[in-house]
Amino acid sequence: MAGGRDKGEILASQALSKYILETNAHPREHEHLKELRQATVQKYQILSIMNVPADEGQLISMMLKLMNAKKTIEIGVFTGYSLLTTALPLPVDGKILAIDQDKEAYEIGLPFIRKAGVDHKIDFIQSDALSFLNDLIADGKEEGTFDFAFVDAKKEDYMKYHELVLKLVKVGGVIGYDDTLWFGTVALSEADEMDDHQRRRRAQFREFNSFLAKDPRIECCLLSVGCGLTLCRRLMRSLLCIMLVQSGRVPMGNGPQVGGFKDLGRVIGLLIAYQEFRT
Ligand SMILES: C[S@@+](CC[C@H](N)C(=O)[O-])C[C@H]1O[C@@H](n2cnc3c(N)ncnc32)[C@H](O)[C@@H]1O
Repeated sequence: MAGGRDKGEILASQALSKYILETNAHPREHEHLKELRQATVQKYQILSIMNVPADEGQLISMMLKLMNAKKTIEIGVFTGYSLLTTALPLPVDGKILAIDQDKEAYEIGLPFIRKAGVDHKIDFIQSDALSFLNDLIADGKEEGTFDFAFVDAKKEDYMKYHELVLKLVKVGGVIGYDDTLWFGTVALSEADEMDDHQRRRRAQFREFNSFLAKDPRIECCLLSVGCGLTLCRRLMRSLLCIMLVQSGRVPMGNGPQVGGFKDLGRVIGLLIAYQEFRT
């Protein structure tokens, strides 16, 4: 079911998952999101699990409102559940750049996006995501201009998307990476039974999650909603600060932790890091 729990099964109890959806997410779901979800099921049956579930959508929607987000980019649209979820809370003059190589799937959701009266906020680009992002950055006009980026396209390319999208979101802006717990497989061991596809994805997401956890350019959290959602907030970091964090001379974290420094270089590093962690 699109927007249903089949996508993730992250929570150990299916009954609890069902309870969350039935008690809160589905009753509160916007009527056109519900229709889009149902149209996706009708057209794509099992593939409809590609959409984010309704509770993940609620989280994204609330976050966008709290951030006063106005300009966003979405990489991987499918029928547009997460796109409509994003378009609804943006202001009337909000803008979303939405990229997917598959226009046919987008057109399944488009009538519901139009009914919701938010299609004017969306600029859909049919393209391979990586080549489009590279061109966008080469153009130079859009760097550091997006409040939010939602990444849900080719899983093998997440690491490459990260480097590009980090340039596109503004300092303080947020990037959401979908599916980062990959059906819970990230917690399985090598010896556990999995098909080749799951094994490959498990390895990719384990590598990606470990990378993000150490990336000094962002503050991030990995949430067990849907199939896993990682939210990253871009920090203002100088090259010097990044080098100091990577060399272990200043601590990683969401705020400075003073202590244990021995030399002037470290004191200066801590002062720079302190200023930058506050951004
Ligand atoms: C999981 S679905 C996106 C679902 C959507 N975010 C939602 O929650 O409703 C992934 C989408 O990424 C698109 N995609 C996969 N690889 C891509 C690529 N290299 N470039 C552009 N789009 C790609 C697929 O066509 C598919 O529509």
